[in-house]
Amino acid sequence: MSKITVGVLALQGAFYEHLQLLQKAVVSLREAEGCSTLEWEFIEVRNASQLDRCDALILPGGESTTISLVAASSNLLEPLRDFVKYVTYFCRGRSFPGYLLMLSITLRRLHRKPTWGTCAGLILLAESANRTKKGGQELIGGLDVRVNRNYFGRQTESFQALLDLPFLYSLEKTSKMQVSPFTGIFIRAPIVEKILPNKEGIQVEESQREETIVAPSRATIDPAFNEAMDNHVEVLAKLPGRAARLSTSGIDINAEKGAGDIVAVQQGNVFGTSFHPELTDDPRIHMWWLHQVRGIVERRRIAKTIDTIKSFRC
Ligand SMILES: NC(=O)CC[C@H](N)C(=O)O
Repeated sequence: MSKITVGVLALQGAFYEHLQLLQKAVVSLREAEGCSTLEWEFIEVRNASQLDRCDALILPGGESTTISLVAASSNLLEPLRDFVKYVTYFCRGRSFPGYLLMLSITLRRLHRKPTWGTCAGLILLAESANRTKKGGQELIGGLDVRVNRNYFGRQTESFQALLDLPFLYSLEKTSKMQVSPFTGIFIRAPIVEKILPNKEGIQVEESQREETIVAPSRATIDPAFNEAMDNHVEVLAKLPGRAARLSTSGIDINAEKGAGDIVAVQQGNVFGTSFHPELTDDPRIHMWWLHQVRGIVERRRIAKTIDTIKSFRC
């Protein structure tokens, strides 16, 4: 199989740390599963042509306002939205019985390539973000969630917490690794405050809220690609403990808050964590994600080949 290219958006923030941990994850995957390091290529992404080469992308932690401003001034916002949310158009040839070879242009809604955002990256991937000045920053979108920026307070209120990440249990099977809690590093971290309905167009109700910004454009939902366009946001991890903290300070808590704050979600091929795995030396989430990326890319390459063969068949 030809190489899989994974990009890390390198405009600001912890992109170097992601690249280091990706390398480490590949070594661990190779030891566990015998897959070759030659299969992967990791690149820094600063412009549209580098993005074009990527099969998958990481948006690192950092400062989401800065990342979005730099992306806008580098003309990268729309290419990023294309990459994460929708649509690649391509021509396919069609031959008809007889001699006529016609090229028909078929619009295919194929992409929504695998993308992972950590912390600021999660904010950028949200369809809605609050505690943000209108016009202050732009979102890429792709995850039907509302994030609360800086939910845990200022930089000085950053903290670490041991997280139980059930999605990593699959590593026990694929890589025969023992799954112990993961050290979540939260630095001015967001949380997922609300799972939003999946619908076409922008999140209109969100756009009417105070201090809330929404991503500007959304994919048309096409059931033909339901793997990529999965309309279901899955909660992958929660941070417990807040409920206990609040109850000891005499504050009433409701059942929803008591269940913990959402710190990892996935919707189709788009994945977000509000903490920073890239600031640890633990490659397990990178391993898990690369494993998913490999599956998606392999399936798509096979589907594309079959499609090409079919379209040229008499
Ligand atoms: N560590 C981080 O990535 C912080 C993100 C920050 N809350 C923001 O708005 O961008």
